[in-house]
Amino acid sequence: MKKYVIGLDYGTDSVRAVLIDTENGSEITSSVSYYQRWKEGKFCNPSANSFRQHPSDHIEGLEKTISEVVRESGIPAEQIVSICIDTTGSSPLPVTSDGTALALVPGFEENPNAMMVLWKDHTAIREAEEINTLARTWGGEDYTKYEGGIYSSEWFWAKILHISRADAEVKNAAYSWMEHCDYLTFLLSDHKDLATFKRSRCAAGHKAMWHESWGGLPSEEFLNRLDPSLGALRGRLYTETYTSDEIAGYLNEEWAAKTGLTTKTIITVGTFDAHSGAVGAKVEENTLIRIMGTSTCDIMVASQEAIGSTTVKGICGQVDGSVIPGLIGLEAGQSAFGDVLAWYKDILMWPVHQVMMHTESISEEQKTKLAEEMEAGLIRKLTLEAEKIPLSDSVPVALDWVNGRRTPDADQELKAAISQLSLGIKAPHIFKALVNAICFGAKKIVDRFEEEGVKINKVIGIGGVARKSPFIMQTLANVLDMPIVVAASDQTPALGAAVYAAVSAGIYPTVQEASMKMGSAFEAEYQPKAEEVQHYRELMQQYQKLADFVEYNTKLKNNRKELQNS
Ligand SMILES: Nc1ncnc2c1ncn2[C@@H]1O[C@H](COP(=O)(O)OP(=O)(O)O)[C@@H](O)[C@H]1O
Ligand SMILES: O=C(CO)[C@@H](O)[C@@H](O)COP(=O)(O)O
Repeated sequence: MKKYVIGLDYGTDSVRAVLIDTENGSEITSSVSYYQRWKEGKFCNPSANSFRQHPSDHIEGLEKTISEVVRESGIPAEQIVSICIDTTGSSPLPVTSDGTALALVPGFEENPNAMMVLWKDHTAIREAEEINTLARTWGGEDYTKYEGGIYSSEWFWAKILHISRADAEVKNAAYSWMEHCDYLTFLLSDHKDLATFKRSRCAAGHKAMWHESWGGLPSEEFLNRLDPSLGALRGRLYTETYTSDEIAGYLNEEWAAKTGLTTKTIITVGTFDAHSGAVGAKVEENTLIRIMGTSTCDIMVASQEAIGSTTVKGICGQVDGSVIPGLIGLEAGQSAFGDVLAWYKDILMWPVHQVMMHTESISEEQKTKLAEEMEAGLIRKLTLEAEKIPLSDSVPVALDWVNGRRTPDADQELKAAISQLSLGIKAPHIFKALVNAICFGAKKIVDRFEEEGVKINKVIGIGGVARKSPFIMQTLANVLDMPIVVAASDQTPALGAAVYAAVSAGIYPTVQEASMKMGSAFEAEYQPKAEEVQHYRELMQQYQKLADFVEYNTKLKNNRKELQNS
């Protein structure tokens, strides 16, 4: 009997499900669902960097996408043997003692603090700083050791601490907190005991400072010093964590009925999108997988022997089994990548929305059509024009930190900058400067891995930008001075989740073997152009000078603020 699996990938704006043939990884059907409330901008405050998502958006998407891929495939339910879910992270949400999302409890339906705190929410900068200071000074274990030495406001404890302080009602009503990937896996599973439910090693290790060497999560004493509510929460979280080749449970009756599947379907331990993306792109040692979309995640795997006792500084952690069981998974990334270009597009679209939309000489229908066409074609046109700018033309120097800096050395307070503007600079010059900036940000990550002894022989690009922009990929190959191949699959993270599902179902003995058989093919290769590599090396020095200047001044400003407050 042929066997099939389902991989689900919860991204920033939408969830997609793919139904995959386990023999060769081919996609039988797929389905996408956009988060409705999120699309309407509900529960967010971008100017305060507050990004929350209502769990109903995710639950509606879960039912729609799974039932659609099952129905449209026509494959009998008994042959669909396993499901695995990946999500963004760290994206935690408060839950009640039976694992219900707090935002589904009467009285909390409209409260953003009771919702899922999306990875890119930066409301917890102060709390992250507090965690860093305590970890370095309290005299006990430095729990940030395997998190690159710096805890980020994008992560689990900082977010919970922030919300617990900002909203006493949520603090008191929340029995526990779950990462998004664990919550959704729990929702599907028949295993309904929160205390023993198998939590993701990937999420716990990279974002919650879980490490075997200190007995799991940070000690109660450490957490109590941050806030007694965190100390109390520790005992209501978990002690063990599990890799995504393990079974978390079986599909429960409610969700079997909703999706058209059977209660024999395995529910695999959940994981993060970037890590499953790496598996979907056939990750192996000394290969850097770059998931290039809104943000980037840079994923590598290394054996314990190769890593030795090194703790790679300034990255988002090194975790045993977070990508492939038995290997150390390393994660780095940029808080904004495609988002830098999306930001610039929004700036350019301002007069369209604010001026053109209010002129009376054009009909409403024409206005909407024009705005939609511009919105859809702007980045493409800017790319075409930026490509034509000769290397000898001077372009501005820009930084990529519009959403802070994730790595190397997390600092979400940093802001971007553009320098060397003159009257001759046109929109495509600035676009080109921003493309250079995101590629230089990537080079800083590659350099950090190599400085710390993690050798990179190969770069694989996956995600929207890797597939949509040959211009960015060629610039990146020139900046890194390395060839880059691009995975052909549109749904590499979902495919990676399907790989995990196939292993938990016993179809393959290891994630490595399944990844090589089921992982994506490659569609394009970008070679560095020798004559351009030197040019980008020189530009990179200007990027570095601007980066040093901005970082120095940000620190100076913060020190002054601290002095004034003390
Ligand atoms: N032609 C393009 N060139 C460069 N960037 C693009 C292009 N089209 C879209 N983008 C960027 O891709 C990002 C979305 O990437 P995608 O991988 O589709 O989404 P996500 O990161 O949410 O999974 C957006 O930030 C957008 O600015
Ligand atoms: O940070 C992680 C994983 O650790 C990602 O979930 C986060 O960057 C979001 O990724 P996307 O931009 O949705 O691809």
